[in-house]
Amino acid sequence: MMFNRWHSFKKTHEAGFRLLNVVKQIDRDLIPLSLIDAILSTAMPFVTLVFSARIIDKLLERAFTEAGWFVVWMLLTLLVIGGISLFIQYRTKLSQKVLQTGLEILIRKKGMELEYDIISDSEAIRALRNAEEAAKYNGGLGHLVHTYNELLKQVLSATTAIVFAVIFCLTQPQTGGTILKGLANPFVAAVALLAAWIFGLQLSKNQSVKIKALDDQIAEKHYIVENQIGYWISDVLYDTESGKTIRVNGMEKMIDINIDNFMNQVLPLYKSMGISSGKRILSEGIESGLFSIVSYFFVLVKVVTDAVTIGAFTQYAGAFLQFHQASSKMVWSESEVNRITKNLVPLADYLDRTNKRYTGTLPIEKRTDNVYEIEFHDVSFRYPGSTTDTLHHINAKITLKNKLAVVGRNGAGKTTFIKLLCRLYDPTEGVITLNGIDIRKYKYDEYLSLFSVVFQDFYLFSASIAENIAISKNFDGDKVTKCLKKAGAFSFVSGLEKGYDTDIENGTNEAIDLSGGQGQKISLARALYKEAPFVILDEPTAALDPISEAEIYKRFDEMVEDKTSVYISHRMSSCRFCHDILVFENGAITERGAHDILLKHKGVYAALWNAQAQYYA
Ligand SMILES: Nc1ncnc2c1ncn2[C@@H]1O[C@H](COP(=O)(O)OP(=O)(O)OP(=O)(O)O)[C@@H](O)[C@H]1O
Repeated sequence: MMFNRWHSFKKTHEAGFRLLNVVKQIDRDLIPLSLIDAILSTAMPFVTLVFSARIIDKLLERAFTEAGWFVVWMLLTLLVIGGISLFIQYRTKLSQKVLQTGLEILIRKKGMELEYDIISDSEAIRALRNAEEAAKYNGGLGHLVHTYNELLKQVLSATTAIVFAVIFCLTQPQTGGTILKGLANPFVAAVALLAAWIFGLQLSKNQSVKIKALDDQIAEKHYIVENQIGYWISDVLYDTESGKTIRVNGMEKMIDINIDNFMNQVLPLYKSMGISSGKRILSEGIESGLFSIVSYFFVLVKVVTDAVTIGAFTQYAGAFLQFHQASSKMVWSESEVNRITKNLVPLADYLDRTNKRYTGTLPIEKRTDNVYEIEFHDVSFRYPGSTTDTLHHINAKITLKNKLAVVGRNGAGKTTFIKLLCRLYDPTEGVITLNGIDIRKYKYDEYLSLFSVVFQDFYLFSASIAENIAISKNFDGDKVTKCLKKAGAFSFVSGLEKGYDTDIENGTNEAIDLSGGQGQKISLARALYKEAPFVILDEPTAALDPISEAEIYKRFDEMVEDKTSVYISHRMSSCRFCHDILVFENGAITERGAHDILLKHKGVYAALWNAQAQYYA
């Protein structure tokens, strides 16, 4: 039992300290300031108690001048401590407010550093999202710092009060009869106070355990419900894309029902939250009353038996009160730290995740002649969590300056092949080499710099067209124009009032919302701007009208120049301008060669070609 409690205590604070470490990364000063605040705040009531005792004693002795000086010293000390403490509290409150934003930035930055397969692990992302939601519900890291600050104040306060209690218990009665003297005996007072404290603690602990369990349930339900409401209210209702689907399908009723449903779950939770806090206040009151009666009784006995002065009455009674308040709050703060850490620990887990694959150290040889060759050697691949391989024994060389087309039916594995090429994933079996060396041995960033990629689901950011192309605030305007021309986007961009400085979808009135085809052309220009030796185009013309598509085909040679290109498309006509064609079928390469040869072969390629050829006729 004792061991279990120790184990859970250790686990809670190990997690708590990991989270405080995250706080340190966001704001280095917050924890030291909270420490100073805890020490100063603890000192204040004890300073008052000690000075008050001296003042009362001096007043009783009618030594008014000395009493006056004690008052002056007390006020000065309180003024200095209080002033510093107020300043620190103001500063820590401000920091606690920005912690949430700091945390969100830290999480997003981590997301960018982590390997693609880690951030696309749906389990990890779900845990992270729940933790983020829990963080919002609990007040986040700011609340953790605050609770630790409270806990430290309570530990310091209780420890100081124990010192007072020991001194109090050790005082010896000077007068009184046998019973009074017996009651004022150091041992009797110590045992009675300890017994009252333990009894009270037990009483409040039982309440705390019940309330904590209730609070846990509420917290858990609350953030799950918040998450769901967040989905319907923000993700669905605020999204212009889903707005179309909602209207066309008349989904308003379904959304209303979902929102009502969630509200019905949330409101009873708030009610039970109110009841649980009420119970807590009541139990604390009973406990405090009990302990106060016992401690006042014994302090009175000590005063009556002349063990302590009358002035010391306030000092010791006050110290016991401090002890009692601190120890009962400590139970609460401890369980609160436990609750917060449990909810927030997935955040620390996520931030502690390290890359396992991006560990290569070899630099990429810089070559002006672009002599880079990539080869797949018996590569098989299975997606994490999947039970079957998506790619089977792929052997393929991507030769220098080759224009390679990759074709195949939906789900044949073409995009997966590109993902492996760009190291978004690593092969489950086999190796991929660059100029004969396993690509895992190269520095990841340098390896990636070899590729310009346009994925089917291209993404444009809320920034100007030029910044989207250069992926930088600093861009070469002439080069942007050249790439826009090559990608067939120049005419529409130059027609805009602000040209390539026009902002894309950033929520302001001046931003423009591009059509799918216009966006695709901008993403093509982006790939060209990078000037990497490999140009990978995954369905780059899917959103283009037939004329724009024909333009791209016509200028394909000019676009990719002397680079090596890999072109994935369902438009079979695009294979005509590629030297070499790879045909994927069920995750394997079943055919490879030039257009004419593959047509004669009468295999999958010929079938795909013929299926479209009838529309060209
Ligand atoms: N992240 C993933 N986890 C598990 N399976 C996946 C994942 N991504 C893709 N797949 C599966 O891998 C297979 C190959 O998909 P891939 O996207 O490579 O095909 P594709 O040939 O590019 O198809 P399309 O022509 O439709 O774009 C599909 O069965 C797909 O469902």
